Amino acid sequence: MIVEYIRYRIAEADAAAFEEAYGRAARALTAAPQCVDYELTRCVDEPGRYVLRITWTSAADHLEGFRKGEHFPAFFAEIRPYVESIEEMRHYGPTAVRGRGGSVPTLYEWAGGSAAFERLTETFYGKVLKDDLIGPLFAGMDPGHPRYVAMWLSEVFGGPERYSAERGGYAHMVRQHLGKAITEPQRRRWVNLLMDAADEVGLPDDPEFRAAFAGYVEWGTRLARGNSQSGATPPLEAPMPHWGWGVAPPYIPNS
Ligand code: HEM
Repeated sequence: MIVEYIRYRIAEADAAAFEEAYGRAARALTAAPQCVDYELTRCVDEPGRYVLRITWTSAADHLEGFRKGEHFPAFFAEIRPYVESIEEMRHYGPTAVRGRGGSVPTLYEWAGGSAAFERLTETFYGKVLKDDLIGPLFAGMDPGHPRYVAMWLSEVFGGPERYSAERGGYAHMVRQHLGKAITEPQRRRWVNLLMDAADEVGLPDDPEFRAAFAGYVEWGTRLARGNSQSGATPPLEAPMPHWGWGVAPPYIPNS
């Protein structure tokens, strides 16, 4: 692989048109089999400077494959007006100096974001509705329920705070369980079906993710069961829970 850096200096008045042109040109990069990935960044300290980074499968694939290939004409048509503004355009190869920083992805990111939780809850509630033990509890379920629970899980695992903003947050969720008199066998069935769904939709199955995921599910379902008993008065103004990796963050090899 080889990285091409193209440095531009663009007048403030042309910046918006430049970004739009690259937005269109990028479709050709997305389609090109020689392109691994690309990113256009704008200098924060000097907004007139831009750097486009394109990773190619090789320099030859870029120069021979892409430049002489079917996608180049559409790409070049968009960026032609900015060729004069290029300050540097070169290929760079890797050196031995490379590594990862210490940042740890959230469980939400690791799982695959909102789309992954939506796939999970769609499959899960499909199973729930057919289940003899807990299906009846959900007989009058709001059709949006799988999506709302995906929003809830996304937020708990470090994703966007959409359940709080759009669905009434913690208090609304707790109220939904009041009086449902969930039994232990029902709680356990809920857990089992969720884990089956996690396997079915391909949530990450590394030990660290599944341990953290199962930890939250145990905690949450036990609270839901407790809150659902007759006479329970759970606090409604408690904060939204946020779940992390706990003692076992993911192992990310440094390569
Ligand atoms: C980690 C555990 C759990 C989570 C995260 C969770 C999440 C939620 C959320 C977010 C809602 C409200 C959705 C909305 O905004 O309308 C809800 C409602 C509900 N939950 Fe749970 N829940 C859990 C455990 C359980 C268990 C163990 C049961 C029963 C076995 C259960 C039964 C219900 C029912 C029946 C509703 C009302 C559904 C409807 O009629 O629309 N929940 N849950």
